[in-house]
Amino acid sequence: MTTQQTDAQIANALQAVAARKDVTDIFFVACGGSYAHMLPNQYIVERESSAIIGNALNAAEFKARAPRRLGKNSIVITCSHSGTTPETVEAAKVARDAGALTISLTHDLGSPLDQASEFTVSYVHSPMTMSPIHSAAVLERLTFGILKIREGNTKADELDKGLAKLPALVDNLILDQRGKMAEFAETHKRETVIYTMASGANFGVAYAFAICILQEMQWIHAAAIHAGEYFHGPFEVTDFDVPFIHLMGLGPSRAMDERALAFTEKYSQRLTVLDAKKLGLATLPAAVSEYLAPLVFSPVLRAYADKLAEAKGHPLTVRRYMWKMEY
Ligand SMILES: N[C@@H]1[C@@H](O)[C@H](O)[C@@H](COP(=O)(O)O)O[C@@H]1O
Repeated sequence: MTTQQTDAQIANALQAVAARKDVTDIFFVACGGSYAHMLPNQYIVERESSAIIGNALNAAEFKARAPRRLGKNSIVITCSHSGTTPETVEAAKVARDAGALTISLTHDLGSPLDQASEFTVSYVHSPMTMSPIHSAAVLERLTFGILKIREGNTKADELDKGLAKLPALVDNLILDQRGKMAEFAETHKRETVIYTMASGANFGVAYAFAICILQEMQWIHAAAIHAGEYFHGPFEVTDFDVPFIHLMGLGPSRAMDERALAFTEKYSQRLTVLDAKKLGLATLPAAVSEYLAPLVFSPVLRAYADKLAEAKGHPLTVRRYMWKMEY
C-alpha cells in the first residue's frame, strides 16, 4: 500500500462525507484489536464535536443493538484487518441497508468487507512502527476529516503535522526502551496475570494489550482497568506482587492516571509505567497531542510484547482456538 493510494482513498471517502445532506452520528464498528483502534475516535468526537455523536461498538453488539439513530445521517466506519470477520462484514451490510454512509478499513482490498462497503481505505500493517497510513492513524485522519468538513474543526492540519513526526519518534523510542523491554520480559515471563490501566484516548490501547496480546497471544490472564474505575472495585486486587502496566496520557483525564498510579506505587512493586510526557510526546502539536498518544503507545507496547513472547518462548502467532475451531 502506498501513501498516495491511502491518501486518495481517504479523500474519496471524505468527498462522500461532504456530499451528505446531514451527518448526526459516526458509528465506529469492529471486533477485537480493530475495535480497540476505534475507541480513541469516539473520544475525539466527544471532545471535539458539539453536534455529532460518536459511538464505538463491537460489530455484533452494533447489529444486536440496532441503534435507533442509525440511518441516512449516519456514517459507519468499520475496520477488519482480514476483511473477513463475519460480524464486521455483517455490520457494514446492516449500515448500508439503513442508508448510512459506509467506510471500511481493511488490509485486504477485494475482501468481503471491502465489497460490503461503499468506500474502502487500505493501510500498511507493521505493528512496531507508526505512520500516517497505519490503520490507527487513518482512523483519526478520517475522524478529523469528517469534523473539518461538517463542522469546520481545524485540527486536521495539526493532526497531519503530528502524524508526520510519529515514524521517527516511535522508531527512536523503541530503540531507547530496549533495555526496559528486556527487563520487563524477564521479570514478567512467568506472570499468570497482568493488568493494564489507562483512561481517555489511551483506554483502547490498554484494552487491546489486555485482550489481544496478553490473553490471545500469550495466554496470560489480564484485564484493562479504566483508571477512573480503579477505585470503584479493581483496586481491591492490588498487592505487592500484582503487576500493572500504566499508560499515562496527556489529556484532561491524566489526573485519573496519576491518582491511580499514586495508589499502585504504594501497594504494588510490579509496575511498568509508560508516560507520554516522558516519551517525547510534548514535542507534538499541543492541540492534538493527547490524541496522538495512543498511536505511540500502541507500537511501543507491541515491542514490549515481542520481547515478552521471546522470553516466554511463546510466539505471538500461536492460537489454541482462533481460526482453528468452530466459534
Ligand atoms: N487479535 C485479533 C485482532 O487483531 C483482530 O483485530 C480481531 C478481528 O480481526 P479483524 O481485524 O481481521 O476483523 O481479531 C483478534 O482480536
